[in-house]
Amino acid sequence: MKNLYWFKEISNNVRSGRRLSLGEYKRAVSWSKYLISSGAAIKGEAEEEWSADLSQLFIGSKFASGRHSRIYRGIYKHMDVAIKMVSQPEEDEDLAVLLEKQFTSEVALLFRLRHPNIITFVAACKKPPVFCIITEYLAGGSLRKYLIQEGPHSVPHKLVLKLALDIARGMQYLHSQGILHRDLKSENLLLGEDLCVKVADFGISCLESQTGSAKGFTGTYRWMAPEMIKEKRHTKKVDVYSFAIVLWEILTGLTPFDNMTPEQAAYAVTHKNERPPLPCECPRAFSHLINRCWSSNPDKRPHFDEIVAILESYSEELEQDPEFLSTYKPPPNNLILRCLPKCNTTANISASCKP
Ligand SMILES: Nc1ncnc2c1ncn2[C@@H]1O[C@H](COP(=O)(O)OP(=O)(O)OP(=O)(O)O)[C@@H](O)[C@H]1O
Repeated sequence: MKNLYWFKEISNNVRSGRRLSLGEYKRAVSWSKYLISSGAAIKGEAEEEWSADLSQLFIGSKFASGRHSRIYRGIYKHMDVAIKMVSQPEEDEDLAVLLEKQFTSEVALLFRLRHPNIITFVAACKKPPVFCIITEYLAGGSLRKYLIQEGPHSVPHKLVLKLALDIARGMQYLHSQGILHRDLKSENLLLGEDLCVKVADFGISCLESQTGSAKGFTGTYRWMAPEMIKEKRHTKKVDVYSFAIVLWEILTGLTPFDNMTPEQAAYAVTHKNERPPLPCECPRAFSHLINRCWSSNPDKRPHFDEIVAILESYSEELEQDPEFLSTYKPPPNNLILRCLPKCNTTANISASCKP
């Protein structure tokens, strides 16, 4: 509480331009000292460009945590921000190396991304043992939290479509930049104003050119494509599989495979080709898309260009006909295949591949 009070005070002062009292100043300085402590910065390619000016950073209360991080609210250069502090475990050297690698890669990727459906990177600080990433603060929290609040089967279909389109557009952009997310799940999707979804948490993302086998991965089994669980070579299509699971989550408000442990879910997906059950009342337009996206053969899964085009056409149709999602009839497979080679751009797909 004290921390929150201090944070509010500081943020008001920063906004109004009032000078800090001695007590406030000492606390703010002590945070900066902590961040600047022990060890010189490790120089990266564009470090000057992304390196945070710590004199402009005010850290408030902790509001969330990840497996190896704590997330604080803060103010940076008059902006509401979230500060992800990644702690370096002293007792586990391998984990420390892995976390540092993830941090460096997350910053390098986030730094080059700019899209309304991708979390906006602000700055970062890499001064061992403290690593932090500063991003815009998204007041709506995670999509997971939202779905739990709303309860099972309660998101209206029009909203399902809007949320799905936001995610698909963010992922289309990410893939157009040659980046695989590899940990797409409702917990890593954050909600901004007007329930705008933004893709976040690029800790295990990588460039398409750098994907090897998925050996040693710490992604989440319930959302993970079978080829990734099997530690095989993988492509952008692993994100398409995870997108199908997220779409299923939005439609049902449930956790995938919640009657199984993550390991049992991984076994069921890879050895029995199981998927979470689609409810009978699931509109065909969604079930058809989900079934394509979580196909066990990655080549049969559509690209995000096509997914965005399909969802955009659903939106248009829904405007004309409120029953569209349920009365929808999937096009014959050969129609999709014939149409695809012509679809170089999203605009083309929208125009020519209406399902
Ligand atoms: N910019 C932000 N605005 C609002 N909430 C955020 C923001 N960043 C993170 N969070 C919250 O913190 C949680 C954890 O963040 P994030 O997934 O980035 O951490 P992580 O250490 O990578 O977690 P994990 O390793 O467990 O996936 C998110 O699910 C979300 O609830």
